[in-house]
Amino acid sequence: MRQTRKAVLVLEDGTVFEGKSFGYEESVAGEVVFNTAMTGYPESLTDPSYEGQILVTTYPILGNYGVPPRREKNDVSEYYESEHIHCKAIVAQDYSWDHSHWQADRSLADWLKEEKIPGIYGVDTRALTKHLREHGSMLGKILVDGASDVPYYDPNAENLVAKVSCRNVEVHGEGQKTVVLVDCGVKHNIIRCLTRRGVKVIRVPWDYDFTSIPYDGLFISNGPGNPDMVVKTVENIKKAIAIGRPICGICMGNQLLSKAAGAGTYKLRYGHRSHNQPVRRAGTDKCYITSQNHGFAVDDTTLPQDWEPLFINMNDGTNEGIRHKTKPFFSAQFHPEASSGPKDTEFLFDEFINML
Ligand SMILES: NC(=O)CC[C@H](N)C(=O)O
Repeated sequence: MRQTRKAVLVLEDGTVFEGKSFGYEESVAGEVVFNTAMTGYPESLTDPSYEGQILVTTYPILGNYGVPPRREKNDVSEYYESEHIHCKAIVAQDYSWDHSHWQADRSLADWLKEEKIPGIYGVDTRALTKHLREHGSMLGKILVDGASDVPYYDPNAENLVAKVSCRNVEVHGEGQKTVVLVDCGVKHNIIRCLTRRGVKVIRVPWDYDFTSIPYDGLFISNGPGNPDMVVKTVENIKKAIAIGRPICGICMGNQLLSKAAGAGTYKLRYGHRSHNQPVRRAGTDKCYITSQNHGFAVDDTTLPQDWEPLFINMNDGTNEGIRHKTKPFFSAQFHPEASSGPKDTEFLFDEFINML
């Protein structure tokens, strides 16, 4: 028998789930959210949009394919979505102590310990997910036996984008056309998807006034937390709307473009985090299966007259993207860059590049 310390997940409503620790042995607090994808834990753990969150995975086994090596290719990580793990902790039904995959160079447990991130298994994640679905995402903490208690922590009360954005202007790739990428906590596959299409990407911090840079198109990345906190980016996007050159946004980018257009956002009860979210393209019968990770949504009813919904979620009817009726501005709430998840909507990068 493997020696593991007991650990519990305590929700802010007092519900307790008992389990065992397999990661770093420390107590942590954050917002508890669930993801129903079957694979992709290396990508999810390093996705900056999970900053401050305790990630519950409903697929019953975690760790069975280990972790790929940390390697860089063309200035971005080859297999990860950022430089380090962003989740506060990860919760699983079962942890596989044996892993096997041709790319794996260590176990998930080793990686979590290395990055000081707790992991807990032996939790009935389906019961936990049902609870979160009924009562909504809530704050929670993982208390590892022997480690001291911690207070609850609400990540949505602070500007997480400022925490995860790059500090300096960086250039990726080369090409005739220049895309300014506002880094709100960008997933590296967005950079890969852009540079692969032969454009020069100038990646700027979230609050950088990029209007001084001559650019052909503006890209607004994904990012963690509450879009209401990201006021400075919205101010700069308003200037870009007035400039009129093509704009595209993903996830937080959809929310910030909507805000710059004059629309509002709100918090969903438990968010969309999975690989199988169906979205319909407005005005068509075309439906796409998409990868998603968001807790907030754009309120369609607040979109001004010259804007319209571009995609609609087929499960709950919420907004999944917007576009300007006459100008080259559009965005998606889901992840066309996938990583992880289906790549069916990667063509949206082509639509953007063709506008430049
Ligand atoms: N992946 C993202 O960009 C998420 C956007 C925002 N933090 C949300 O949860 O809705």
